[in-house]
Order: sequence, then C-alpha cells, then structure tokens
Amino acid sequence: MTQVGSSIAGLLFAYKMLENFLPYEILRPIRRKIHKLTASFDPYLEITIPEYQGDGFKRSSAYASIERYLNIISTKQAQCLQANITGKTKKVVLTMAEGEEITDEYKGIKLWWKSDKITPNKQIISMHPHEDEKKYFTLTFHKRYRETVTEQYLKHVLDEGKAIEAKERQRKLYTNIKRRSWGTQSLWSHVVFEHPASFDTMAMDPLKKQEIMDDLMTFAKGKDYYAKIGKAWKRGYLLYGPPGTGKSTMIAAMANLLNYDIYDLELTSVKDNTQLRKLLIETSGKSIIVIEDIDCSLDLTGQRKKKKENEDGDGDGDNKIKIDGEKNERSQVTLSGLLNSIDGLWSACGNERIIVFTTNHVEKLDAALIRSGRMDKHIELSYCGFEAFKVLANNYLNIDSHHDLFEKIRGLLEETKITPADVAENLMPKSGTGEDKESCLLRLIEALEDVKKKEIEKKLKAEQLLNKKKLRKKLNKIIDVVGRNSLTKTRLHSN
Ligand SMILES: Nc1ncnc2c1ncn2[C@@H]1O[C@H](COP(=O)(O)OP(=O)(O)OP(=O)(O)O)[C@@H](O)[C@H]1O
Repeated sequence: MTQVGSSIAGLLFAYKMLENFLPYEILRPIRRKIHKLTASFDPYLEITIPEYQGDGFKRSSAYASIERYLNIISTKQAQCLQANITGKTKKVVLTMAEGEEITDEYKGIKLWWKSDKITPNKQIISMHPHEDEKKYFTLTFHKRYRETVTEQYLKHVLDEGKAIEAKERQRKLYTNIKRRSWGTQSLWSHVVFEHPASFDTMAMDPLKKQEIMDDLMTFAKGKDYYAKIGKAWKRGYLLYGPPGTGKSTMIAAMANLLNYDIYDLELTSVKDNTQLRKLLIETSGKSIIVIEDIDCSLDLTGQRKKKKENEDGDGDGDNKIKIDGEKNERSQVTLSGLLNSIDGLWSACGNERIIVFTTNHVEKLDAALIRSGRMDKHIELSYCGFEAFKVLANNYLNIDSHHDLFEKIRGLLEETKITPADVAENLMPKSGTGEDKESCLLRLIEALEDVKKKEIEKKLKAEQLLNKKKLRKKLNKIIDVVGRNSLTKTRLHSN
C-alpha cells in the first residue's frame, strides 16, 4: 500500500510539473489516466462539466445552467466571489471564484461543487478559440449515490438553473427592418425589451383581465397538455378595438407576464412569402410574434380586390401587400402566403409561441385569418368604463378606491365613448404646474363633458340628415305619383 501510495504521489507530482509545459489537449488524457488509477481507491466519484464542449466553439448550455444554480448557493456559502456586471441594466451577478468549493444537499446526499480553470502554457500556439481559459465545474459525491445523482440530482440542477436563467435573462424586442437590398443575413434586429406595462396597470374590466391572464398562464404551463392532444404548443390572440384602447399596451403586459421576447413583424417590409416563412422560422421559443394593424398591412378585402385586379388585367389570384418604399416597391406577400407561413411555423418549430394580430377594424379581416386554430382567442379592447377608469386613477393619481368626483365621472363615462388613452392623458398632472388630484379629475370631467356635447351634436346632425333623406324620399314619391297622374290624364285627353 505504501508503495502504491508513493507511486501515485510521484505520478501526481510529475503531472503537476507537466501541466506547466503541455497544452490542454495532451494534458486531458493524462489527467484521465491518473483519475482512473486513483479512482479504484477513492470512494468518491467526480463529474466534470467543461465550459466549452466538442469543438470548443459553443459554450455548453449545461455549464451555463449549473453556473446559475450554483450562483444562488455560492452567494451564501463561498468565501471568495466574483462580481460580473451584466448588460444595460448594470445588474451585479455574483459567481463563485475559481478554486472555490461549495456544498449542496439533495435528498440527504452531500455533494461538493468546485469551480476551476486550466490556464495553458502561453508559449504554445494553439488554434483553440478559448485557449487562454478552460473553465470547468467538478461535482464530487459518494459512489453509492451514483444513480440518484446522475439520474435525478443533475436533472434537478439543470432545471433549476434554466428556470433562474429564464427569470434573469434580458428580454428582447425584435423588428424586421426594411432593407434596400433583400440580403441573406438575419432579417431580425433587436433591442432590449424594457416596457413597464403590466396587467396590474391595464385599464379594463377586472373579470376580463383575469380571464386573459388565466388563459395565458394555462398556455405557458401547457407543455404536457399540448403534447398529449398532439397539437403544436402555440396560441393565437386577436386584439381588436378603436385606437388608444390599449392593444399595444396589452402585448407588452403579456410579454412581461410570461417573460417572453417580442417579434414585431412589419409585413410591409417583407419581400415575399419565402422571406416571410424565413422570418417566422427564425423566431425563437418563448416569444410573442406580433403583426400590428393587420388590416392596414394586408389587403384583406378578399374576393372584391381579386375580381378588380383580374378586371384590370393585373390580378394573379391573391392579395398582395403594398410597400410604400422609395420606388414604391410592392411586396409579394399574399394572404395565402401568410396563412401558410403561420401554419408552417407551427409544424416546423412551433414550440411555445404566441401570435398576436391587432386591428382597429375586425370586420375587414378575412375569416380564414382569424378562425379558431389560428386566432384562438378574440379580445375586444373598448372604450373606458368606470372600472377601467379606477385603475387609471390609481396609476396616475394614486387614488386607490374613492373620490367625491368619482360618481360624476361614472355617470359621464356611461354616456360617452372615450378611450383609456384620452382618460390617461387628462389624468396625468401637467409637469411644473403643481396640479393636485382634484384639478386632474376636474380636467377629465371637462373633457368628458366636451366629448358628450360633441356626441350629442353629431347625433343631432345624423338625425337631421336622416330626416332630410326621409323627406326627400317622400317628396320624390309624391312627385312620382303626381307625375304619373298627369301623364295618365294627358293620355286620356289625347285618346
Ligand atoms: N387599457 C389601457 N390601460 C392602460 N393604459 C392604456 C390603455 N389603453 C391605452 N392606454 C394608454 O394609452 C397609450 C396608447 O395606448 P396603446 O398604444 O396601447 O393603444 P392601441 O390600442 O394599441 O392604439 P393603436 O390602435 O393606435 O395602436 C398607452 O401608452 C397607454 O399609456
């Protein structure tokens, strides 16, 4: 035993010496051999998770997830931490420093994690892209727990790490910008998505709001359910209503609730159906694909348009999108192309995606576009009611339940059609004027009374116009009858 021990010690010493001269590729197999030799005497097992896998070009996602998981434990345990500043938000993320060891416990099993790195000899030239730093984690545990650790614990660590990653990751807002030449590079460009909208601040009927939130949450948790029923994990929402009723705000609130990215698809910038399909396939999971004002992007007057184009000799059997570019370039995207691309997306890579169409004129949309299965839920966003107003009063003026002017406002809201955007505009205190809550509410009352007056005037005008039309119709009838009578008399006379 003494001899074996001293041989191992000798080998380890020789290995340490070699470490300074040999490149990582040669060191690795030697290291493995030494491990094999020592393992037969060691009751503990070791698993190594390197930062870069395979050809060394791609950072291992397992390493990233484990890093997130260990960050939580190491913040409490490690003696030496490394601070990293992330992204635009300048958030400080603490990770365990190299050489640090921390312990974890799972179902009564004790486990040791160590973060380490190999710094190769700088004099040796290597084509390896990450040569200067070879980080890795080692997990050590007793041999008798091999099964539980490899089959359960590692899965638990990866799942937890992924969940933390999803929570912490910066979400993105992607847009497809119009290009002068339709190149082959990625068609999306992105910025960090940091919209403050939430369902809490959405002004709408609370029951309807809850229903939408429940629907979204059911979808997000529905992975197994969608797999069970054999459907792609996706859901389509159609948001419709007049301008300023919160359609765009709701999309931001949806993304914030689910922690999804947003792909804002500008159809008028898409060259043709092939490019549209490419754009949709390039989108990632956990995302909301948005086509705003779909009635404006796509000529959806269906058959009428087709017929007219055919009459003009310009028809090719489908509706096309117009691009108002410098050369008035015309997009070749068609309605059927859009439908096929959406359906194709689900069959090709349809996991965890939401697609949202918005429109101010739902009646203009082609039935095929908004049928169930494509647009599963239709949500109407309408004029501001009293419940919605209360949310805005709380958002803008911190009035959480009641104010003496509320009753008057309730009455006026019942009689008028005003959008939440207009209500919000009137409730916002003007900067530098030192306006108090009451002044803002009084300004809203004034605006509501103004809207009411205009609506009455409009109604009166419409009534007058209708009466005029009716009168004209009556007069025409009388003239007609009188005319016919005189004609009959003349005929009788001449006979
Ligand atoms: N329901 C709402 N709840 C909270 N704020 C709202 C609501 N509706 C509108 N607003 C406010 O009005 C502004 C404009 O709303 P938004 O852009 O969401 O309306 P929209 O329906 O998408 O309009 P458009 O059809 O013109 O695109 C928002 O910035 C938001 O502050």
